Amino acid sequence: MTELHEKWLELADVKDELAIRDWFMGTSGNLAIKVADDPLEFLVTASGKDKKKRTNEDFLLVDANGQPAVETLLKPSAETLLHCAIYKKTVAGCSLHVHTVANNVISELYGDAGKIDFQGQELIKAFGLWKEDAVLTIPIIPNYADIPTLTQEFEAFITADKGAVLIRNHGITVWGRDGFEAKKLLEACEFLFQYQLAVQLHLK
Ligand SMILES: CSCCC(=O)C(=O)COP(=O)(O)O
Ligand SMILES: [Zn+2]
Repeated sequence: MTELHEKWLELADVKDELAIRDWFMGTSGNLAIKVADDPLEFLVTASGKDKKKRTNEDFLLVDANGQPAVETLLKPSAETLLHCAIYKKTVAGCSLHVHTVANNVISELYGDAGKIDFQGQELIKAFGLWKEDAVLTIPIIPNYADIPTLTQEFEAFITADKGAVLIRNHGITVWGRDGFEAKKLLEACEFLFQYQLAVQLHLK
């Protein structure tokens, strides 16, 4: 099996698992997996597809600028530049972006603060934070319609090889070593967001 084929299957499996959770509502979301470092090439979801379906046209190979690396009629995700920024600044191998109700509500509730902090929560260990007083901070950036502007804002928060950034009233992007780690971070974030919303509801 070629490296490209292996990565394709890895990303397709992640996509199927996220689809089971119904995290691609209204064709939202995009996923990427690195295939080569030098020159940078990665697979990214084709734009506007129903990501709940598994087809031979789900992904296309793009270069460091997010342009197709091979001739294709497929259009890369509209948000490919965000994935480019991650692979340029880190050694991450996979990046995932989904829209969920919980991540959108949290992004709106904490958007003015520009971040949400989690402390004393077991699941922050997914991010490698094992100390009792550790704090997981997830930045929240404005949802600029212009993707290069959004990417510029986003880039400032790519400070480690794994991480997460919320885009206000839009969704979350996470990145990690490979599909397994990126999916783990996405699930941990969703758990933390749902927990936070449940607590706030309970306190009312
Ligand atoms: C209908 S979802 C709006 C665009 C978006 O935010 C998204 O995640 C999906 O865009 P893509 O081009 O990757 O399909
Ligand atoms: Zn999106």
